[in-house]
Amino acid sequence: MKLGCIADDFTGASDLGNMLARAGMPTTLCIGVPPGGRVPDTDAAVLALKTRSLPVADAVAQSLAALDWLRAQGCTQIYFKYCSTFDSTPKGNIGPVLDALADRLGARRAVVVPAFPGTGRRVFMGHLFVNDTLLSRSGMEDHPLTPMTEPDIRFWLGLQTEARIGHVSAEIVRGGSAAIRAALDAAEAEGLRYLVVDTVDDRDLEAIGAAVADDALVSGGSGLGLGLPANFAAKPGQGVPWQGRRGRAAALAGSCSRMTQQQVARHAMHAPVVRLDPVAVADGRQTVAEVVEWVMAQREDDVPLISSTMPADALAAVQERLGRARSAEVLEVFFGALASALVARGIDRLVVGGGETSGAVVSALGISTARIGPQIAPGVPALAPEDGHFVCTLKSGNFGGPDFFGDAARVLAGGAP
Ligand SMILES: Nc1ncnc2c1ncn2[C@@H]1O[C@H](COP(=O)(O)OP(=O)(O)OP(=O)(O)O)[C@@H](O)[C@H]1O
Ligand SMILES: O=C(O)[C@@H](O)C(=O)CO
Repeated sequence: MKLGCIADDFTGASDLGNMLARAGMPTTLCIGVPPGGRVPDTDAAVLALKTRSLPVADAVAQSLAALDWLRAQGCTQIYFKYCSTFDSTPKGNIGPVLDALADRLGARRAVVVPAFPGTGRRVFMGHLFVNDTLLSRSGMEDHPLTPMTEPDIRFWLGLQTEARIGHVSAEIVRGGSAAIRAALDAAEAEGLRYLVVDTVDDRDLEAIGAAVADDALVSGGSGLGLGLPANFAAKPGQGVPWQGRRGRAAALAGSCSRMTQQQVARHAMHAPVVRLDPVAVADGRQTVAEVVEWVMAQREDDVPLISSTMPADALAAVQERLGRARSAEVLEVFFGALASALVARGIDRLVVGGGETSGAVVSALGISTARIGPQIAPGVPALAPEDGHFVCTLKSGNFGGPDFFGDAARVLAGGAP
């Protein structure tokens, strides 16, 4: 194995797996460190952790365990994957995990490249934009767990680490990989450890990827995954074999992102939807058993959707009542139990929206590795768990087109992307 990736959430991991596989690098998605010493027979492995919102010490310990396993498999480069919207709090977990990985690897520098211009995430002058809006006005400022109220990545990362942070400007990036590498070398010589690299075009990702070919540690969103496979002699465009599964489908949406809100509203126009009330779930008035029966009572060709998605004002009211952490936990436990019950009842296709939510679902289902199938939407592949009798997809909150839930169910059944 050559490239070892540690992703801080599950949808992010499948996003990165999708990027690497499409760039021609055979890749396995592993849910945590594979049990029983099993080693995937691929050039890259993406270890999906659920560390984005854990206490710092737990996130660091899990990331280091993943690092040790990947190094034992012979990986020559480690890629710490976080969200393209840099989801974190002033305490972490991006800074502390980077520190721990860099220390253990003896890495004197690591690039910080959250951007993915093709999906509207750009970094310019060190500031992160979502489409034409600064991160802090993009809706991410209302995120239930990691509200992103600051767009300057240098500043935000600086709150999370003692290390010195530098910047590689768009002007240098335009000069190509040799110029970028020279800037990184110079910054490292000055004692700057983390280098936020401006990225305004997907071609920048290729140049940055080439510039960091010899770096032991790199970090970023999935976009950087465009630039790295070429360093490992990958051959793009080979396509991914996929048959899919027909049979019953169900969709679970636990993201409150603007995109998911739109997708849920669109799906509700033509498909059955149950809205979860977090307070009723917490009180036991809305139960997994009743939702399972509701799903099974729908027509077989429908894609019933169970959603906790709500707009920012309603979310704030729920968090006021239950507390931020408790409301999130109640829903994650619910979605995990629901997914297990649905699979036990023979659901063939499972569509999940939201990174934390996906983490809860995949953990509850006990999936350990998954084969990466065709892309449903940029950043969202179909997945075939190796030990399951179903297929699934894990969608980042902000990803997918307006009809994502229907599109996903179709591709999972073997239809055209
Ligand atoms: N109605 C709600 N009230 C309170 N918390 C909620 C509600 N709906 C969802 N949540 C919680 O908010 C969190 C949403 O995070 P999740 O990672 O699933 O979505 P996301 O952040 O939009 O997706 P991504 O991380 O992929 O961008 C989860 O912990 C979920 O349980
Ligand atoms: O980078 C992204 O935006 C996604 O892969 C993700 O991590 C969202 O959870």
